[in-house]
Order: sequence, then structure tokens, then C-alpha cells
Amino acid sequence: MLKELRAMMHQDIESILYDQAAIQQVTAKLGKQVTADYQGKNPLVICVLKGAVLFMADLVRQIDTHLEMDFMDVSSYGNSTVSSGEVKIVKDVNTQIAGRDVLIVEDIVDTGRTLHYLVDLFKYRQAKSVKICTLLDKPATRVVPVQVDYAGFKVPDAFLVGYGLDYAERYRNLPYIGILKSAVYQLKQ
Ligand SMILES: O=P(O)(O)OC[C@H]1O[C@H](OP(=O)(O)OP(=O)(O)O)[C@H](O)[C@@H]1O
Ligand SMILES: Nc1nc2[nH]cnc2c(=O)[nH]1
Repeated sequence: MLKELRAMMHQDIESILYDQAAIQQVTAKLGKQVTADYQGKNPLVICVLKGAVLFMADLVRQIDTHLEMDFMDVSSYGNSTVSSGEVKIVKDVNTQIAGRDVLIVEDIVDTGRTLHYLVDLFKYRQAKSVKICTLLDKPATRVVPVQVDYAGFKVPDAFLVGYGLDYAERYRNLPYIGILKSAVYQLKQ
């Protein structure tokens, strides 16, 4: 049953960009960089739900310093492949931000709106520092500027799913990252 569902989801994928091995390799590299930069700092590592949850789980296991974790749920795409332009907080963090070294963990930076909003928010809350670690960076579609401190892969201008990334809440559980066939969403938008 699980295999059949996986095969059905796979039929909607145009091509696989990064398989599990590639994701694991780049995550280990990012973990080493973060480890080196945050020695003795006890960073507050904030996962941006829902897309970044798988990356966060793998990344923190590659970071070799004390750290704290928190989770923020923000959304701007709904069931569309196009940003609504409005970032909505669905769930805020529970931790006091003032004085903390904040590391935001994202699955993808696309228009940059989500991260621009979050960086401003954490600076307003007087974080000591705010940095961004994203698995995927799509620079061609940037609308607002964002300084990405750690990036796994630079990706082309295509709608990606898998390994946490969804279309209409589907495909997050694919173990790889692929380009979604446009036929899947063209009729629905
Ligand atoms: O750079 P941007 O254009 O703002 O896009 C990036 C954001 O879009 C996705 O989240 P989405 O709003 O789809 O919510 P989700 O993580 O719950 O899927 C992704 O997880 C990022 O948070
Ligand atoms: N699933 C998914 N969500 C996104 N949010 C911003 N860009 C993307 C993308 O390419 N795929």
C-alpha cells in the first residue's frame, strides 16, 4: 500500500533534483559550518513549519554544539504554487528572542518574503544575531532581498516538492526533492 502510494506520487514528478544521498551529504556540510560558527553560543534554532521539518530534524543531528530548538508556523502559499504576498503567522515561537543568537532553518527561499518578514520580526524582538540556513535557494525569483548565510543547493525556477515541500499539502513525505509536473497544478489554479 505504502509502495503503491509512493509510486502514484512519483508519477507526478517531472524529474528528481536531489536524492536522499545528496540531501544527506549537503546537510552534513551545512552542519559542519554551523558547528564551527556557533561554538559556545547556544543558538536558538528555529524551524519554519511545515516545509522545513524534515531538514531541521536531519540538520540538528549534524550540529555539534549545545543548541535549543523552537518552531514557528508561517504560511503564504496556501494551496497555490504562487506566493499570496502575505505572510501569516499560524503559530509563534515559545522562546524569548531578546539576546539570543537565532538561526532560522528553512526548506526554501523563493520570493524571500517569508524570511524577510521573519528576520525583521526577530530583529524587532532584539535577537543578538539572526542568520538563515536553507536547504534550497531559488535566487531567480527573489522579490525582496534576503541575506542567506547557509544554503544547501541553488535551484532553478520550478515548483519543487518532496522532503517537506508540498503542493496542496501533498508530497511532503517523498524522500527526495523533485520538480512537480505542471499538469498537476495548471488545471487547479
Ligand atoms: O520565499 P517565499 O516566496 O516566501 O517562499 C518560501 C516559503 O514558502 C514555503 O512555505 P509555505 O508558505 O508554502 O508553507 P509550508 O512551509 O507550511 O508549506 C516554504 O516552506 C517557505 O517558508
Ligand atoms: N513546495 C514548494 N513550496 C515553495 N514555496 C516557495 N517556493 C516553493 C517551491 O518551489 N515549492
